[in-house]
Amino acid sequence: MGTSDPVLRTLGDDAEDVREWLRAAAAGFLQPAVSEDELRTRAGAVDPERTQGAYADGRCVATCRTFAQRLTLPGGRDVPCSAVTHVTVTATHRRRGLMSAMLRRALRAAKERGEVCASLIAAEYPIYGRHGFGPATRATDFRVDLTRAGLDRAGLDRTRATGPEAGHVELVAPEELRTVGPPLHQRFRALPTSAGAIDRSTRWWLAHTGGLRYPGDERPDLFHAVYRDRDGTAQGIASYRHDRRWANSLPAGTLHVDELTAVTAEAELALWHYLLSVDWTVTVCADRRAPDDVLPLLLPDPRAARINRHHDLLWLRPLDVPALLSARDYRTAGNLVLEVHDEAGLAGGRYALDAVGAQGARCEPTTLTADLTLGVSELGSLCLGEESAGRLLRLGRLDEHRPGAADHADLLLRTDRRPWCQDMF
Ligand SMILES: CC(=O)SCCNC(=O)CCNC(=O)[C@H](O)C(C)(C)COP(=O)(O)OP(=O)(O)OC[C@H]1O[C@@H](n2cnc3c(N)ncnc32)[C@H](O)[C@@H]1OP(=O)(O)O
Repeated sequence: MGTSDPVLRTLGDDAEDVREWLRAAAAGFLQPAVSEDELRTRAGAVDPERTQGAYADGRCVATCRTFAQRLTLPGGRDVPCSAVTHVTVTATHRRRGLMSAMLRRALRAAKERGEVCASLIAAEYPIYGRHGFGPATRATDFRVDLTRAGLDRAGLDRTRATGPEAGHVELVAPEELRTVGPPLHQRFRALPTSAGAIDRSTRWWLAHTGGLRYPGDERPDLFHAVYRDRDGTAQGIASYRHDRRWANSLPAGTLHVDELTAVTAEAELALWHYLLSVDWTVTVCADRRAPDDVLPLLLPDPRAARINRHHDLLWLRPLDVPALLSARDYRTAGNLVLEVHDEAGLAGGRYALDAVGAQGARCEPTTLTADLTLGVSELGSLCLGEESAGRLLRLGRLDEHRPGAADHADLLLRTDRRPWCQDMF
């Protein structure tokens, strides 16, 4: 164990500084050695100004970085968000408050930059609540047993339809997906029902299509399918891999859906029917789908879509409550006064929300009496519509000062389609 107290600082422009930081981040994620190749590849993602390290005895022992992200809110508008990632503390320096100190600095910097909230994907559930993050989207991992599901004749016939009225699924090369994918995903993120979606960088598309490989990353190449409507416009994309086993081998053939993004219901159904009817396949695994994905109900026997895992995915930490709540749409018109507690002193205060339904809302500081008092992490869980204020009330995690206020909050905040984020970062 080192002798000096670790000192926190932001990275400099020196390339060796970044490399030492990357080595520490790898060690924190339990990877003992990093090749020169990997250091070079990963360095491209690091913005030194948004990257912190803690240094003891000349070595980096703790890491944390953020990057600028766009987060879609209910209604389809997006807000600037600070995505927190690579939070690690080397095993020799844990439980001394280093992570907490780095997060405090990262959140303060995000607030100063005008980022409306911070986001992350939590390695362990108990870590981030105390820093004001709450689980804001959930995801479901499905495993479809095709022998049980049976054949959905009508669906398959629609998928196979030909002629001037019919759209079609085509397989495209990775290079073509790099052209078709980004504008399609932009359209998807702008849909009123896409709350929880986050933007994808050029780097994301390159990594997804095999154009950027991290050494040691043995992810197999993917097939990429595009659904085009009868005018030839791309309306959906799906990427998948197959283990190339036959249906009668043991274990039998499995298709893994890496992603499926569609901007029309027609494209969504057509892509699912395509994926469910690839030869040799007995099992289709689809991870990180929306909890209310149509997949089970597409099957003649919906119970054939077993839920392997249902888990929290994107965690949010409000930083600017008025900006966050006035950028989203609401299910109906109504008023609500929220007293938000934030021990870090970043987002606390009393706010009056004046929602005008699907036309957005006003939200500003107020001296009116509060309807509900809640912590900032509870607001993180409620702000996209995933969590229910009624449930948090039953748990004693928010206080109601007017009978029915939690119900009213649910009427305003919850969404017809559940918020969903399918991307890891
Ligand atoms: C967004 C992301 O990057 S997710 C990835 C998170 N990183 C990892 O999982 C890598 C492996 N783990 C680690 O590197 C470290 O253990 C970290 C980063 C999780 C925590 O770092 P530390 O410096 O030990 O945290 P710190 O000392 O600030 O802990 C603050 C509190 O959180 C609690 N805490 C920290 N980690 C955990 C955990 N994994 N599970 C439960 N509680 C935790 C601590 O017990 C502490 O509580 P206390 O003050 O009441 O004792």
